[in-house]
Amino acid sequence: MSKVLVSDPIDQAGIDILSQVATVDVKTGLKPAELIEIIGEYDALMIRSGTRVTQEIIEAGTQLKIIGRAGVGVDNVDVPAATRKGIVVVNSPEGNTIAAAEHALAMMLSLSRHIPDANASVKRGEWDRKTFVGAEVYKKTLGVVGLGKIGSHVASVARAMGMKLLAYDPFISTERAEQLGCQLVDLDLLFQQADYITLHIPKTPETTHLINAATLAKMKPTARIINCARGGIIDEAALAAAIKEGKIGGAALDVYESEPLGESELRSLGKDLILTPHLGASTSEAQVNVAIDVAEQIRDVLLGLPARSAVNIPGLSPDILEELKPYMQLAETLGNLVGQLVGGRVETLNVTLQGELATNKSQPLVVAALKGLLYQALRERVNYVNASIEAKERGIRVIETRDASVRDYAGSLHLEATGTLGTHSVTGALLGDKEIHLTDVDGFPINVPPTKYMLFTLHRDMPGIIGKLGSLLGSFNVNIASMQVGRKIVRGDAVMALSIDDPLPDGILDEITKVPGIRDAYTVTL
Ligand SMILES: NC(=O)C1=CN([C@@H]2O[C@H](COP(=O)(O)OP(=O)(O)OC[C@H]3O[C@@H](n4cnc5c(N)ncnc54)[C@H](O)[C@@H]3O)[C@@H](O)[C@H]2O)C=CC1
Ligand SMILES: O=C(O)CCC(=O)C(=O)O
Repeated sequence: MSKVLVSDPIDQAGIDILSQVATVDVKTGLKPAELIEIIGEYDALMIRSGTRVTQEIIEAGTQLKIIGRAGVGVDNVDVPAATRKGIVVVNSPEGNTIAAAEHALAMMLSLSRHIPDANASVKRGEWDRKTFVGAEVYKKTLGVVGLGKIGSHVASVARAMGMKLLAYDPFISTERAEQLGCQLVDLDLLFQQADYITLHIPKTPETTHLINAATLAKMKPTARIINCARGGIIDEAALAAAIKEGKIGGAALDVYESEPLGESELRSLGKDLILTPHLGASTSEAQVNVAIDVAEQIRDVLLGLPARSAVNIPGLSPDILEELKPYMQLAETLGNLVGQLVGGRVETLNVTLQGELATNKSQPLVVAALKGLLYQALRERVNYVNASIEAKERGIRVIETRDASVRDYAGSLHLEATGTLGTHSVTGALLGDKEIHLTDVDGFPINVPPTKYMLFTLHRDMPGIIGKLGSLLGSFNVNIASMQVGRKIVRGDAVMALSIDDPLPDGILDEITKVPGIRDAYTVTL
């Protein structure tokens, strides 16, 4: 049974799903050295933001197949290191969207009405109504930086509260912004005009210290900043100075340059700065959502299925995956088959996506074909994550072609591989949307479902050859399950595809090629 380590607090709903397929150990609060010590035993690691999954931890995780982040941001995981090792990294892109958006909105209102400090003063026995005079958000301008999932929800609610919306997001269309009632503007204008600025962007080299002394100087002296995205987007020293000097109105922070927040000037500031301990995703609803979302993906990957929200498998969004799922197995099987027919080192793989597969969305099928192709060399070490990197490192040239012209099947896949020992091609399609069929081998039409053990011959189409091959296999005690011949012209060249019940015994291939009329024979295990 597989083993999963859960190293941060995760809702029980997730643990229950994992327990269906694995032994689950929940060990929270581990120090990096303790994690390194034990990670080698585990097939999967499930975390929240508390665990930093460094390259060292990934290298020590010799059995790791998947790292699941129960949340959005994967900045606490060394994703490139995981990719190099073929470890899938998954997250829950939407499970905590509402929780984080509502936290940002709560921070905006709390900051405007001094709720945390007013609450504390009443609890101290005071009744001070002067100090806590606030500001309304109605008719004020909210600048949303990052109009993705969380930013969009914040914008929708803020609009309903009567706020005017400006947004900055270089990757969002004007139409999308307009749908949300936002005017897309450049960052400088947003900084100059906004009464409230809310950040909903990832932390990247471009966004690190996006809010700094220079950008703070552009803001209104009454502007209030909310950061429920990532620590480090704001230069905390510059922010503390701006608040102290009255250069901006205040800030509300949920995330910090270093977490947990240690000794910091931020702690000494008064009612114009609100601090929460990274609570954006901390609602019971969000924790159930993200735990289920990520646990299901870990379960699927441990069962050999693809994950729907892998951050290190390009192009594999949940919708696309759902559409392509049946074809992924087809691509992998064809890749494995053509790799074995070619034998030796493959130099070029041509992948032709035909019919309804001739769209950009089908790119993951190329990765699946490579995974199959490399299976003989790498076995379980190759997966959807590292197949492209492994192919590149082996110098395999991959050529993708799309051919939308309608054929016998709605969609089919044609692979042609050239290696040091020659060139072979295979084509396959799905029957009834599910069943994989080989429809062509080396240009000869056939129609057989692939089976675990198969024998292919290239021979002359002439009387008696099938009988001779059958007798030869019989003399080696090989049972034939099914057989089909594909030919283009009568008595020309032909291909025979046989499904056999067991692997071919050693030495029999040489005997087969000695049968008059048989030019080549290939045995494959799929
Ligand atoms: N405080 C908390 O507990 C939580 C924090 N988060 C954080 O919130 C942030 C936003 O999350 P989502 O909305 O789910 O992500 P998302 O991916 O849906 O949206 C991010 C948006 O930022 C935009 N963007 C990227 N680079 C940008 C740049 N340089 N300038 C402006 N816009 C840029 C993208 O185009 C995208 O629209 C992430 O950093 C995430 O880690 C998410 C959940 C909980
Ligand atoms: O796990 C958490 O509570 C943090 C959530 C978060 O920051 C995220 O999902 O990006």
